[in-house]
Amino acid sequence: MHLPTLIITIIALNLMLCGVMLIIYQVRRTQKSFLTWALSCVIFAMAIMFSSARILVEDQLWLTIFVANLAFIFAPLLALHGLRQYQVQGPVSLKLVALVMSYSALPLVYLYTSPLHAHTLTAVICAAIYLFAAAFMLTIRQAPALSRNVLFLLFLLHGALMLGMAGMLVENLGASQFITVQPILKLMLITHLLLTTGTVTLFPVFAFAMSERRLLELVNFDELTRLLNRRAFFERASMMLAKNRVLRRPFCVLVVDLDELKRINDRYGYEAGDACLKAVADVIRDTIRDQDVAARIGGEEFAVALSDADRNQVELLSYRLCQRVEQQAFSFQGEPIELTVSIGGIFSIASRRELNDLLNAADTALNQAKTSGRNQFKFA
Ligand SMILES: Nc1nc2c(ncn2[C@@H]2O[C@H](COP(=O)(O)OP(=O)(O)OP(=O)(O)O)[C@@H](O)[C@H]2O)c(=O)[nH]1
Repeated sequence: MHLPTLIITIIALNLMLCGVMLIIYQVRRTQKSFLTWALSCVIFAMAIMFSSARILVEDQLWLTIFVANLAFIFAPLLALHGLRQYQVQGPVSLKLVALVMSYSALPLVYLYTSPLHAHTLTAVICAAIYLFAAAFMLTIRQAPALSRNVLFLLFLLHGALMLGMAGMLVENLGASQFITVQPILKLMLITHLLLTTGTVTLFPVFAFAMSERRLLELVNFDELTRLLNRRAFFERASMMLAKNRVLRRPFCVLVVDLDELKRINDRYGYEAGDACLKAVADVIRDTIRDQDVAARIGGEEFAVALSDADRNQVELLSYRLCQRVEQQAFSFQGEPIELTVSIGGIFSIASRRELNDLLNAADTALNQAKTSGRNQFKFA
């Protein structure tokens, strides 16, 4: 493609992307990142316009070199700031942006009459920003792996490209017509423009993938214990039950209840009670097998659905659960608290009983365990 046509296309694309970000921001007013990314697109388009204006206004170096280079640095900085805003989900300090901009502006003021030096400095600063952004992507642990890794690779590639560009510019510091002398530099410049536009295009995808994951967590998981919630338990355990029924495999449900939570709450406070529930959830998580499904289905009540386990295995697991909860040295704010659980369970092989029905039967067995003195398990 002819270079001027490509440049006009990239400017148009960035302005369109800015429009898309603004539309998303209209819908999601709480997400300031989209506004920041919109601004980043406009600044990038402006940077291209100003630097291309050199063909028309040769003597306006303060605009075509100084302002253009500052804008080339400002655009990726804003993009990175938007990513930080998205991750933190709240106000993010503009210190980093202000710092990089002021440290870039000072030398660029001296260098703007010497375009090659100014471009080299800009390329080095941009390389640092992209490499920093790549490292930053690795810290966003809660992001879905695919979109995070793609953005990481793009930033890394971009950082390497800018370093390569800086290297080539340094080699040409003596030449006056470097652009025409070095077609490879032109290619690098085009790749830079395309990479920037491509990366920003991915931001909304990345943002929505992260929101989707967060929403799924809220819908399926219990905030306090990080186990599944009641709704997700019914969904997954019902599927497990239906599959086991078809395959005529044993299916078992356990209801695990923390003993005397009311007394703990009354004596040590509600926060201590919460910590006890978390401790029991951790024991459950560490004791069950990978294929089992555990959830917090009520205030102090947990449920475990076990697939393909015989009665001996389930009794051993129930015994271990009681033993591990009782034997863990649990304390809250230095105060030791004795914890025990009672367990009710029921087996089912190829029976037509629904999950709710099985849970009710397990609950009846749990009541027997409670009335028989707690810290034990009973089966229906
Ligand atoms: N800390 C805390 N307490 C909770 C939570 N959900 C329910 N509870 C409390 O759990 C207590 C349950 O009381 P009960 O049903 O009498 O049961 P219990 O005191 O555990 O006694 P048993 O089950 O008979 O051993 C109530 O005091 C609830 O307020 C929670 O999320 N956190």
